[in-house]
Amino acid sequence: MLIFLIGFMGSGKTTLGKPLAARLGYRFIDLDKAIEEGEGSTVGEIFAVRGEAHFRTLEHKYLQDIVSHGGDLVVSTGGGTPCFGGNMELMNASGVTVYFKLSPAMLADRLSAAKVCRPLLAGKSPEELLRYIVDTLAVREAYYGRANVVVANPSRDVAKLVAILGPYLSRS
Ligand SMILES: Nc1ncnc2c1ncn2[C@@H]1O[C@H](COP(=O)(O)OP(=O)(O)OP(=O)(O)O)[C@@H](O)[C@H]1O
Ligand SMILES: O=C(O)C1=C[C@@H](O)[C@@H](O)[C@H](O)C1
Ligand SMILES: [Mg+2]
Repeated sequence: MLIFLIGFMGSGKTTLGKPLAARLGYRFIDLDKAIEEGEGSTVGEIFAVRGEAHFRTLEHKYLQDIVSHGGDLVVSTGGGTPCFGGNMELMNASGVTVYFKLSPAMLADRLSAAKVCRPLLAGKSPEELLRYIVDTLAVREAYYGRANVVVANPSRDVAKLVAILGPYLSRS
């Protein structure tokens, strides 16, 4: 069974994916990290040197590769993954998609501390950051909203997440 964690930058996909996988006895893959390891460059470097379109091509290729191998796996996707290249359809056809839904204000709070690592947020003032999140989320909700499961404000206590996902896991 493949479980895909989706949601905006800062929603906690990477942070919660690893303990969720451990709890379920599944393998864990962070898509951004898989791309970085496979390409030998950081996401920031790929954006800077080759541009976002190239990153999206890589992101789709690495996702297809993960799907083709299958298995019991939690995949923490990148914030933009569902919104490009038919990736949302691919994930919904191959496993369970779980949307971590947070308000723009909560995302801005989390991201203002760490925005240097995220090329799409680099150099933004707090006001610009919040505006970017509101505007981008408005577009991305159309993709995120197609998830099989929506989890509002996911807690660090992954037992809660396991309980929410239980009915979906027993179907496999
Ligand atoms: N449930 C939570 N409660 C409080 N803070 C959290 C929670 N989950 C994650 N965080 C914090 O929010 C920040 C962003 O989390 P994380 O890197 O996991 O997001 P992400 O969804 O993987 O983002 P990206 O799409 O950019 O990869 C981190 O500083 C993390 O410690
Ligand atoms: O929201 C996005 O478009 C992104 C999120 C990150 O996980 C990375 O995949 C990259 O920084 C782009
Ligand atoms: Mg992440």
